Order: sequence, then C-alpha cells, then structure tokens
Amino acid sequence: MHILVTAASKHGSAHEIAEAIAHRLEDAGHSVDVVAPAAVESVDPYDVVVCGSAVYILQWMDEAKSFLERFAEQLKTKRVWAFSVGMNGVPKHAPQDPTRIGPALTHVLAIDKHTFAGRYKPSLLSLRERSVARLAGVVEGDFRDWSEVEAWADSIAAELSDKD
Ligand SMILES: Cc1cc2nc3c(=O)[nH]c(=O)nc-3n(C[C@H](O)[C@H](O)[C@H](O)COP(=O)(O)O)c2cc1C
Repeated sequence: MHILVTAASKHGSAHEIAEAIAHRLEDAGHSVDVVAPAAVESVDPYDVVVCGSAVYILQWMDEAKSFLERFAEQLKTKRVWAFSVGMNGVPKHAPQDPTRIGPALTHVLAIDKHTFAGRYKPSLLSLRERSVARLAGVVEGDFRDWSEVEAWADSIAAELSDKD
C-alpha cells in the first residue's frame, strides 16, 4: 500500500515519532512517504493517511488542522489513523488532555486515534514558550516510548494486512 505519514511538529519530537511509524510500516512492506502537512499537495496518490500533531495549549498545531480542512473531502475516501503528541500521562504532570484537541479531528473518521507522550526540552524553546510551559506545569524530559510507537504502527500494519 502507498501510505502518507504527516505530522506537525514545532521542536521535532512529533516528527521523529512520524518517522519511526513510517520505518515500521516500510518494514511491513509498504511504500511510505513522510511529508510535513503544509507540504502535502494531494492525498490522491495514497491509500492510507497517518496524520498527527504535537499538542500546544490544548490544540493540534495550525499546520495539522489546516491539513485536515484542506483534504476533508478526500480523507473521507481514505483509511485514516491519527496521533497526538503531548504530555498526557507523563509522571507528576497533571496536564491538559491532548485528546481534547478541539474540533480538529471530529470530522475525520479515523480508524484509531492515539496519544503519545512527547518531549519537553527547555533549551530548544524560546523564553516565551518556556514561560507558557512552566505555567502549564510541563515536566522536562523525553517521555517518548518507542516500543509504544512501534506497537501502534504494527497495529496499523496488521489492520491493513487483514483487509488486503
Ligand atoms: C508552550 C507549550 C505548550 C504545551 N501545551 C501542551 C498541552 O496543552 N497539552 C499537552 O499534552 N502537551 C503540551 N505541551 C507539550 C508538547 O506537546 C510536547 O513537548 C511535544 O512533545 C512537543 O512536540 P514537538 O517537539 O513535535 O513540537 C506543551 C509544550 C509547550 C512548550
């Protein structure tokens, strides 16, 4: 199958998760393109779309929301999986729940929507971002669980092989 993996990422952690998903799907025999949401010109070439975003202030990033809006009609005819990357479930953090990402995903009939813990590294951020993150109580660290990412990608591959 030809699969598009596209994720909005400001500081790279969601992008690296997108790449890990893509590698796993390639290992399962699929042809996969990783393209930033703003750079996607058409979803027509793809059978499957895996779209995601880092969560900032309870929202998917604008680039990802705009992707869903631009291709709303075409995505109805595709098999879609969606993922968010945020601080939900990170130890000691009582975060905003990144599954509550506003209306962005409510129009997409994703086969599964998954939330991964992300990374917060203050040295990568502007002073303003660090202030917002401090107010939100975001905990420093890299909480990405690569085995969870691979398992989710494997669940996509399994679903695709069932339907072949
Ligand atoms: C200013 C700021 C606001 C954030 N807001 C949220 C939030 O509302 N919910 C959440 O779960 N995580 C939040 N996070 C955590 C990010 O989603 C997390 O750091 C993510 O891994 C960033 O992805 P990126 O490296 O791809 O940009 C926030 C982080 C920052 C710096």
